[in-house]
Formats: sequence, C-alpha cells, structure tokens
Amino acid sequence: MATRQGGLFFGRPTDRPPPAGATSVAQMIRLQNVSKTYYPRGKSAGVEALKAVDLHVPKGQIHGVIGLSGAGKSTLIRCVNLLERPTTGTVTVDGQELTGLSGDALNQARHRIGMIFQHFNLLTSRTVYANVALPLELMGLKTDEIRERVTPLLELDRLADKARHYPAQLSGGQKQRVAIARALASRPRVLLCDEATSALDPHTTGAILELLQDINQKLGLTILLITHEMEVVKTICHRVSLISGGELVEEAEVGDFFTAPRTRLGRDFLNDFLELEPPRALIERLEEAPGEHSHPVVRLAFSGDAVSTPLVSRLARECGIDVSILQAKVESIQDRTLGLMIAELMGDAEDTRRALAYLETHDLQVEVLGHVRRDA
Ligand SMILES: Nc1ncnc2c1ncn2[C@@H]1O[C@H](COP(=O)(O)OP(=O)(O)OP(=O)(O)O)[C@@H](O)[C@H]1O
Repeated sequence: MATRQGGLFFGRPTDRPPPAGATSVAQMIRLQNVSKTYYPRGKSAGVEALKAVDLHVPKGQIHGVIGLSGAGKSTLIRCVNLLERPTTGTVTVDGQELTGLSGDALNQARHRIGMIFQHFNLLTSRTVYANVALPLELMGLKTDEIRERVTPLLELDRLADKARHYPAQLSGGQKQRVAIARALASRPRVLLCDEATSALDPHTTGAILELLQDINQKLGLTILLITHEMEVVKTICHRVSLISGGELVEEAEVGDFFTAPRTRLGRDFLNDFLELEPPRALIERLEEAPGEHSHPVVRLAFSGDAVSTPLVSRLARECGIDVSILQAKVESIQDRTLGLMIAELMGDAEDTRRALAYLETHDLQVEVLGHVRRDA
C-alpha cells in the first residue's frame, strides 16, 4: 500500500495544510482584481458576473465559495483554469500566471488543475478505466505508464471492481468518484469542484466529501469548491468566501463564519442552515422600535467557554429580568461548539438595556430581532 500511495503522491509533504499558527504560507491560487463581463448576443448591455475579485488560497487548503444562484460562483471557478477568460485581472496558480498564457503553454498549465462538475461529465461510451485514462492519453503517456497511474487511483476511489463498467451502470456517487479519479490522473496541484455534490443525496454527499477530505490530507492537494450548501462548507472547508452580485463580500475561517458572520447575507445563510427563526406568530408581532410595554427578542450565538457557562440564569439574576427561551440548539462546527438561542428578555427598559450590554460583554453575538408588546 505504501508504494501505491507513493505512486499517487504528487504533493510534497510541505504542501500539506500548514500547522496552526504558521505565518508565511505559499499561495496556490491567486486571483487579483478579476472581473468578468459577459456580452450576450443581441443585448446592448454587458452582464458583470465578477467585479474586482481578489482571492488567495494557500497550498493545501480547502477553500469554499458560497453564494446564491446567479451570484457568480461558476464564473469564478471557471476563471481559475481559464475556461472563462477574465475581462480584467490576473489568475496565478502554483506561481504561474495563467492569464499570460495561451495555446500549448496554457494546456500544459491546465494539467496541473483538475476539475469536477455537478453532472460528472463522463464519456458514456468509455469504461470507468478508459474515462480515468483519457487525460493521460491526451498527454501522450504510454499504455504502461497510464496503467501505473490509473490502477492506484481506482483503488483510492474504491472503484477497482468497477474498472470495466460503463457510466450508465454506476450510481451518482460512483460516477463522481470516477470523475475525481479522472481529475487526479494528471497529478494536479489544485482541484476545482463545481457544485460537486449538488446532484447527490445527503448520504452520498457525505461519502464524496469524505473522499475529497481524504485526498486533501493524503495528497496535500489544494481544493477550491463552489457550493450553495452550508453543509458542504461546514463539513470540509478550512476557509470560506461569500459571493454576492459578483463580489466577494465576506471571507473567514469556517469556525468564525459559522459563529459570527459579518454580513447580513452571511447571517441569512447561517439562519437558513440552522433553521433558527422565531415562531411565525411572534414574527408577525415584532416591532422594530422599542415601546413602553415591549420587550426585545434577541438571537444569541455563543461559542467556546460561553457554551458551558450558565449565562441565562446569571443574566436573569444579575440584571433582574426574566428570560423566555423561544428556541435553542447546539451545533458542532468542525472542532468548535456553537450555541444558538432565540429569547425574549422581559423586564423594564433599563433592565433589558443592561441585559443586552451584559450579553455583549460576555462574548455573545447578539442580534435584536425586534420588540414584542406585552400588554399584560
Ligand atoms: N455565458 C453567459 N452569458 C451571459 N451571461 C452569463 C453567462 N454565464 C453566466 N452569466 C450571468 O452571469 C451571472 C453569474 O452567473 P454564474 O453562473 O456565474 O452564477 P452562479 O452563482 O454560478 O449561479 P448558479 O448557482 O445558478 O449556477 C448571472 O447573472 C448569469 O446570468
């Protein structure tokens, strides 16, 4: 097994994810000031799909880009291997500026960038083995060399017994495994994943994400993925960027993004993912401004030590208010624990103001959702 892994190993040990606290890290992917404007035929105005995007992905990282439909995710990832040429800006992969290349030089550089797609893009008339071998045939490798590379890849992807099958005989998850093996055949330094699990059921999604994580760890491969699913980001990404209207509006470590997103859109993604909204009947009664007989309804997010601290009872005791918990849950986000709660803080105006200040000084993310009137 050691030899097989040796055969697969295309990242040097130094390419593996840097240890925590490492300061200077080589960049594997750099997009600088990248814009893309499409000019659809018959339309006078262009469509600005990307606007001055800067993105840096260090060697060995798994970086996710999340956004709503039409935000520019596909355009962004296709600009990395120049399937789409940026209108302005530069793309550099593994120290080589791709935007300065064309023809053969660009084709050579693309061998170092693998890509997988939502709908797998396998050739239906070729067997599993022949699909994985295809990029190597195109690179002009000899039959023996191709076998030496393809066989361990099929084993890595648990496809050895499917080598002679055709894509039509495979499940969605198996097809994506073939696509991953094919993408790895040219020993790339970077793997681009374009909504790679969006067509798969949750169980198969989990298995494919596990495989990608395994590949990242064993081979030191840098992965850039686009997705609209927080679950994907939560499960395997180290860092995440949020894209909206062609702009990267937020970037953070995954643990930070899930505990304290900085933008409204980030919070919307998180709330949708956590399914933590006040009851509908309460939403209808929420007023924006505080009133004489109303109480704040807050969404609290807390992580680290705050999760195990009895904050609610202390808050009630020290600020002299009552706390009505409307919803609460605890989530594990990679190595962190995140507590979430929607609560109504019941007391007079001065006490509830003190309570909000108390929460903020105890490192909780506090969002006042509105105020609800209690006429009793
Ligand atoms: N070839 C094209 N010609 C014209 N406009 C395009 C083209 N491709 C994409 N666009 C437009 O560019 C914008 C960004 O599209 P893109 O496909 O990159 O977004 P996305 O985030 O990947 O969306 P989705 O999740 O729905 O695939 C959209 O307004 C889209 O309509």
